Amino acid sequence: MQNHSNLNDIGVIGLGVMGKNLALNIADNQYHVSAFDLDPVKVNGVIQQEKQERAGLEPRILGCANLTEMLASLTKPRILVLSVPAGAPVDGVCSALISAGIESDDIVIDTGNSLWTDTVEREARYKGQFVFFSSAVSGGEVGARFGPSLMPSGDIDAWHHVAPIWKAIAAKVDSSTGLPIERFEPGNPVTEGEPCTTYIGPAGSGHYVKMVHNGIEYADMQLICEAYQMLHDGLGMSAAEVGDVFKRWNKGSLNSYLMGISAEVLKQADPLTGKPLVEMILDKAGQKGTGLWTAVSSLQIGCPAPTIAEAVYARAVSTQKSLRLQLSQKLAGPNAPAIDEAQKAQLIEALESALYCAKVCCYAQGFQLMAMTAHEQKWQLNFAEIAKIWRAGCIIRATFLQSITQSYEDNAELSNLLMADSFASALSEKQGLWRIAVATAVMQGIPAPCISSALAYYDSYRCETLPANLLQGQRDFFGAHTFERIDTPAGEKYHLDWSAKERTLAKV
Ligand SMILES: NC(=O)C1=CN([C@@H]2O[C@H](COP(=O)(O)OP(=O)(O)OC[C@H]3O[C@@H](n4cnc5c(N)ncnc54)[C@H](OP(=O)(O)O)[C@@H]3O)[C@@H](O)[C@H]2O)C=CC1
Ligand SMILES: O=C(CO)[C@H](O)[C@H](O)COP(=O)(O)O
Repeated sequence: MQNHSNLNDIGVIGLGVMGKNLALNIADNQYHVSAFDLDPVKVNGVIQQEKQERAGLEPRILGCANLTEMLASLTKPRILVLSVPAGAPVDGVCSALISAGIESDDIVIDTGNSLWTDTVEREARYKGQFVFFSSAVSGGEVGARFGPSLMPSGDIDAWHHVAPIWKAIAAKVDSSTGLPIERFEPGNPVTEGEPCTTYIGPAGSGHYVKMVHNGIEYADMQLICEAYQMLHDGLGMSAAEVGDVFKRWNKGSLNSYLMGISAEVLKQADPLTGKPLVEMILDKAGQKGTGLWTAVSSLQIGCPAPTIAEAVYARAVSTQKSLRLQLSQKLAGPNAPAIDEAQKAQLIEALESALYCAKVCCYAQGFQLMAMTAHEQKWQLNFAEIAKIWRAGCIIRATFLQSITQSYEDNAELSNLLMADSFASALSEKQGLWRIAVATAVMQGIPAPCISSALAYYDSYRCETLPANLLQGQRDFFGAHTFERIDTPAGEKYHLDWSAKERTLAKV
């Protein structure tokens, strides 16, 4: 709980979209906050917002003109939350804090989307000057204000110090249903339920888990976008009609925050033209890097995550608008067969199943990637707990995370979510419809890179034998790279002398 001196409990540095809302959330939970941003307008903004929201009550947020003033306003050991852009600004604030007189047992929590390896380096670099701790945050503006999902990692003593505040401000889940308890009322935070925060592990692990969260986020968003294109371009439905389909899907197994907001975006009219807003938004996707980092990490460690990688490529191809415009006039597509009303209903049903199956695959990829990296880094990640803290507050929150939680509670060592009986049987049952959706997209010439790459992922894991046997033969042919045989012990290497007339086989 808050201290009873006239010093504040916590400082927030960086009062942009996330920092301002985190400060207000912390203050709602009875803590006294010191707030600083390079821009004094932002400092004043948070003070004014608190004044408005808690009119007539004693303020809990103090604006600071500089970091020296902030350090002097806080109880020791100080807790300082950084909410600044990832990269150089994080080190900029850390250096400024050192100049301002931060002490060795003060705790600096980086809540931005920092690259996890930077976090590992920073913990070591600042040792002795202050405790560099990290807690990735998900939930966007509203999550930060009323309850985000928080992924803390680093020094365990620092965590014990920070935990009461983190548990208070985190999103909450009803433990009996696994559903979010949501209340978006300033001054009236949710205090009941299970908080969506758990100690993830050593330095860097929390940012790694958040990075994979964002990789899954990219894939989940792209899957929904592909369904929109198939319904809109393939079946000729209006944006609002697609929004209605998404609203219906959001009541079933596809229920998620992203499905809900997609329906809202599709049903929104443009205030300027009255047309569907989505049709007035330029089709060039932005990105800040976390999806790319996830794909890179999957390639580096050798974990198949094609759906996540395809989602990053889909954003990249979207930005090449002028090339797409030229090629749209140059390249032929199929003569798509007409689709009648009865087929349309069947395709909508097929697409719902396809989306569910592909979504399971992108979570399977993300969780397997975390498991492989945890093994390499010697982190003890608790996947049931990670799935639990993603059930509310974060961007990928979905009812289906309760089933993932259950799968890891049943078997903490699950090698891949597709091995869980519940998911294996659901995908086995729905895969026929998934294939119809992918085949329809192909026949209509509509790109569906994530829905179809997820199906290839599923089919690859179903194959007892892949054509990698031929591939190994090719490698041995041109580069004497050797191969293993199926009838000799694992690890024994063979080479065929391809260029010799006799083509003799040798054990190497
Ligand atoms: N927006 C989102 O949905 C989410 C964002 N994040 C991450 O959280 C972090 C913050 O994001 P967001 O709030 O959106 O970003 P914003 O750009 O909105 O806010 C960052 C703030 O930090 C300020 N700032 C920059 N450098 C300093 C400094 N040296 N000292 C004090 N203040 C400084 C900026 O001031 P100025 O503008 O004047 O430079 C700005 O007000 C990022 O790492 C982001 O990736 C994480 C989850 C969700
Ligand atoms: O972390 C987040 C949500 O979880 C941020 O919203 C993030 O900025 C989204 O990534 P991008 O801008 O690359 O789409």
